[in-house]
Amino acid sequence: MLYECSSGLLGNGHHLHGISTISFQAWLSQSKRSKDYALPNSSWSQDMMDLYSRFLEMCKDGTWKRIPSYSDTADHVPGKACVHLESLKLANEKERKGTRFFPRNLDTEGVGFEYAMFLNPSEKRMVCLFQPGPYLEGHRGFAHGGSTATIIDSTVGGCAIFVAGRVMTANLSINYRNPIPLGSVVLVDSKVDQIEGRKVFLSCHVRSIDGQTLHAEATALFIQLNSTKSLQQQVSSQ
Ligand SMILES: CCCCCCCCCCCC(=O)SCCNC(=O)CCNC(=O)[C@H](O)C(C)(C)COP(=O)(O)OP(=O)(O)OC[C@H]1O[C@@H](n2cnc3c(N)ncnc32)[C@H](O)[C@@H]1OP(=O)(O)O
Repeated sequence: MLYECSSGLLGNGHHLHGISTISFQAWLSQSKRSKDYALPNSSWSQDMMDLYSRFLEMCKDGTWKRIPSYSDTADHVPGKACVHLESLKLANEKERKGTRFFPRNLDTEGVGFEYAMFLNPSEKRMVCLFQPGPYLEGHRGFAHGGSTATIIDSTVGGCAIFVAGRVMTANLSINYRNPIPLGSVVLVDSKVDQIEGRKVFLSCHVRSIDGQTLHAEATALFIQLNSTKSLQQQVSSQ
């Protein structure tokens, strides 16, 4: 799956590496019609609520931005940036609405990925508050490593999107240091380390909320896609 956004933080309404961009605010406001899953629900623990409130507080002076989250991939891809959906032959609006964003695939609250992301634009940093539910179990009582990889990929991916617009994961390398208990809350903290042409290098740490336990650390490479080349063209040229 390709994820994209027509906004790039560095572009902010201009052009970044040849890809046209719209404003950050416009991107955030375009999907207001859909349910936002990154809002508190009854499955959120007190730890999750406390952390969420703390980040909301930090949003007040504009340093951090709360990032909405939708179950429909198309809602992450507003406006004319839907080139990839056309390339996937999702031609009309009805078909587009059928797409499902993997971490938001479960309708029952609390059983899978409960998370909320906050972006610090000036630090090019994305933090995700993550509470894994029982459907993500690997070893008894702990989150499956694949679910940890998913939330890391989504967090660094979100960070890369805001910096570079249309991107895909080229590499994700994870060291798992300590298992994540189901139902606990961890902080997935990612940042852009370097941009070289179309390549966006990021790093990420997953820690317990008291900061005492390092659960995982990761590096990632995302490739900014060429706006003149659709996903279909890329696939057929390989
Ligand atoms: C907040 C919102 C919430 C929503 C947040 C949502 C976030 C979602 C995040 C999840 C994202 C995914 O899971 S994406 C799904 C998993 N990923 C994929 O399926 C990608 C499959 N791979 C591909 O399609 C392709 O290989 C691409 C697009 C990654 C790159 O192809 P390309 O565009 O043709 O680029 P290419 O010329 O090959 O490479 C460009 C440059 O990158 C380098 N390069 C390419 N791949 C690699 C690599 N693995 N490791 C090192 N270097 C690499 C090349 O050497 C080259 O360097 P140089 O010669 O220029 O120096």
